[in-house]
Amino acid sequence: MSSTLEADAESVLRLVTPSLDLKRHKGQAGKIAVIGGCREYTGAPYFAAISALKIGADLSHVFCTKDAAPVIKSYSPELIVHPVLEESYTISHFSEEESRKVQERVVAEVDKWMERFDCLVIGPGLGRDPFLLECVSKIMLLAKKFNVPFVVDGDGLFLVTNSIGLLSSYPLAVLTPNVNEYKRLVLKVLNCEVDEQNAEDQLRSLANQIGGVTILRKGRSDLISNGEIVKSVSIYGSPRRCGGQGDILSGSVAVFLSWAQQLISGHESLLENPAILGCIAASGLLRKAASLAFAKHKRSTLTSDIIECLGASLEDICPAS
Ligand SMILES: NC(=O)C1=CN([C@@H]2O[C@H](COP(=O)(O)OP(=O)(O)OC[C@H]3O[C@@H](n4cnc5c(N)ncnc54)[C@H](OP(=O)(O)O)[C@@H]3O)[C@@H](O)[C@H]2O)[C@@H](O)CC1
Ligand SMILES: Nc1ncnc2c1ncn2[C@@H]1O[C@H](COP(=O)(O)OP(=O)(O)OP(=O)(O)O)[C@@H](O)[C@H]1O
Ligand SMILES: [Mg+2]
Repeated sequence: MSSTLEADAESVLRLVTPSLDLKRHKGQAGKIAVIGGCREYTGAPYFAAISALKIGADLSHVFCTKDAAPVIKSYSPELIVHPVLEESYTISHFSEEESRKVQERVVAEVDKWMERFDCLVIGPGLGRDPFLLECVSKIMLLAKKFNVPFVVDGDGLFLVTNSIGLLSSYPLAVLTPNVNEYKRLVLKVLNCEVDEQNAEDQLRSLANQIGGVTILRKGRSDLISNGEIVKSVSIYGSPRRCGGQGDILSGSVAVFLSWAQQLISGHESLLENPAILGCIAASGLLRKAASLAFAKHKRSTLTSDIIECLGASLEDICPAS
C-alpha cells in the first residue's frame, strides 16, 4: 500500500475533536439521529446511537418502528427514541389514500426535528419492508432539502442501491458498505464485479459515478473516497468479526463529520473535505477501540466491549484536559 494512500488517522482525530469548554451549551457537540430499528433488529440502531454519545455527541435520537422502540429504550435511558416508523403489516387493510396518509404522518414526525440534527445515520437495523423503505426514501429527500448530512449503512444501502437517484448530487452523503453491500453497489452502478487489483480506482469511479458522495469501503483496510481523493486507514483493528462493529462505525462517522463541518465553517482557509475527515477519524477510532477491547477480552470480545473502549481510545489520542 502506498504511503500517500494511508491517512494519518490520529492527526485527523486530534484536528477534528473539539476541546471541552465550560462556555459551550448542550447540543453544540452534536445532535445525531439514527433512522433504524424494526421487529428483527434492535441492537444495530442502539450500537450506532450509543456510540455517538460515547464519543462525545450531546444528543442521540433513534427513529424506529413501534415494536422496536420499547426494546431500544430499555437498553439505555440516554437515547431519545421515537416510535414512528411503520411496516407494511400495519397498513395491510388500508386503502391507497389511507396508506398515503400514514406515510405523510411518518415523514411529518421526522420533519419536526430535521433542522435540529447535525447528521443522520440511515439504515442500521432498518429491515427491508417495502412500505418502511418508501417512507425512509422520503426522509432522505427531506434531509437533502435541509442540507443535513447523512451516513447510509446496512439496509439503507439496500434502499439506495435500488434507487441510486436518491443520492444524486449530494456531497453530504456518506456510504459505509461492508463486503456484500459494496459488491451490490459496484454491480448496480458500475455494472461489473469488484476488482481487487484496482480497488482504489474502482472506489473512486464508484463515488464519482454516484455524484460525488463519500464512500467508506469497510474491510481489512478501510478505503475512503469522494470521487477525487482516496485514503486508507489500516492502523490497529482486531481479528474478532462480531456483528455490530459497522454500526459503531456509522454512528462515529456521523459525529466526526459534524465536528469536521463545524471546524471547517470556522476556518475558511481549511480546504479539507469534512466527510473524508469524518470517515478517517471514525475508522481510526473504531479500529483502536476494537484492538483495545480485543487485548482485554480476546475471543469473547463483543460489540458492547468495543463501545466501552471508545472513550479510553479517544482520550489516549486527544486528552480531555
Ligand atoms: N445486533 C444487531 O441488531 C445487528 C444487526 N445488523 C443489521 O442486520 C441487517 C443486515 O446486515 P448484515 O450485515 O447482516 O447483512 P449483509 O452484509 O448482507 O451480511 C449478511 C451475511 O453475509 C455474509 N457475509 C458477511 N461478510 C461476508 C464476507 N466478508 N464474505 C462473504 N460473506 C459474508 C454472512 O453470512 P454467511 O454467508 O456467512 O452465512 C452475513 O451474515 C442490517 O440492518 C444491519 O444493520 C448488523 O448490523 C449486525 C448487528
Ligand atoms: N477483515 C478485517 N480485518 C480487520 N478489520 C476489519 C475487517 N473487516 C472489517 N474490519 C473492521 O471492522 C469494521 C466494520 O466492518 P464490517 O465489515 O464488520 O461491517 P458490517 O458488516 O457492516 O458490520 P455490522 O455487523 O455492524 O453490520 C470496519 O470498519 C473495519 O475497521
Ligand atoms: Mg453493517
